[in-house]
Amino acid sequence: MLSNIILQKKKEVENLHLPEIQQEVERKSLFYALSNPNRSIGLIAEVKKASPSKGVIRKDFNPVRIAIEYEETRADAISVLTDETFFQGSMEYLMEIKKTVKLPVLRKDFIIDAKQIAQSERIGADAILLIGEVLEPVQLHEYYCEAYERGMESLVEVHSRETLEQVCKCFSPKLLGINNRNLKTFETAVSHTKEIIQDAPSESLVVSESGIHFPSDLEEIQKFGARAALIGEAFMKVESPGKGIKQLFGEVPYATTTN
Ligand SMILES: O=P(O)(O)OC[C@@H](O)[C@@H](O)c1c[nH]c2ccccc12
Repeated sequence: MLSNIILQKKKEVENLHLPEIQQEVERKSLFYALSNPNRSIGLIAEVKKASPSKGVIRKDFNPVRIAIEYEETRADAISVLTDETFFQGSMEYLMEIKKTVKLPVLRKDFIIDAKQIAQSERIGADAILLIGEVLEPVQLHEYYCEAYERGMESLVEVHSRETLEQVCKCFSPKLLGINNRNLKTFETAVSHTKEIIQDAPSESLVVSESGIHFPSDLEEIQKFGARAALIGEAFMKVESPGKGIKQLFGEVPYATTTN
């Protein structure tokens, strides 16, 4: 699946035209937000309509409304899928959300070309995702620096210990995402975080990503040493995503909030 996505991305990048520079936006630091979280663990709440493994997750999808709810419910940052083909996301969503909320906004896409970094800057992203399984370490580090020069941070995502080892031979990312999804089977297990975090550089702030559905998952990843969680589906499935946050953090019981 990942190789299909990358093939499609290559086609898209060939036809990429940079959008006009938007009104200057004020960049927010994702690292700062996650270092000073509103709860005992940092939260990046994701705006996600669909995924290749689940299809459409949320039919009634109003991205700006969802982002406002996330902000009102004190998420620390917002992730916005901008990939159209596989996740039904859009750069427009990110632009609108960035104009509306004050939280740092992460652009969630498959970055394979420097043009996409310039594009991310122009649409107003505060941070971008760089995937260890997609980019060679040297290239990844180049993009990491390029993003930084353009005023954006990078969340460096890995799916395995092997990838983390390769990346760390090159540099230590400030923000390290450990994806709990197995790239081959598409299954998620928070135990991935436990396994991979052992090799994480001590200076990296670790974000546990994907498959976090219950308060017990949150407790576990925290116990493993993750300092933030990236969560989409669990919130998208609840009629009010803000209530989804409260449920997951045990601030309201599940029974009263499900429809
Ligand atoms: O919806 P979930 O299982 O809570 O996962 C969110 C996020 O981790 C996931 O969307 C994701 C992680 N890395 C990615 C890379 C590309 C697209 C999507 C992703």
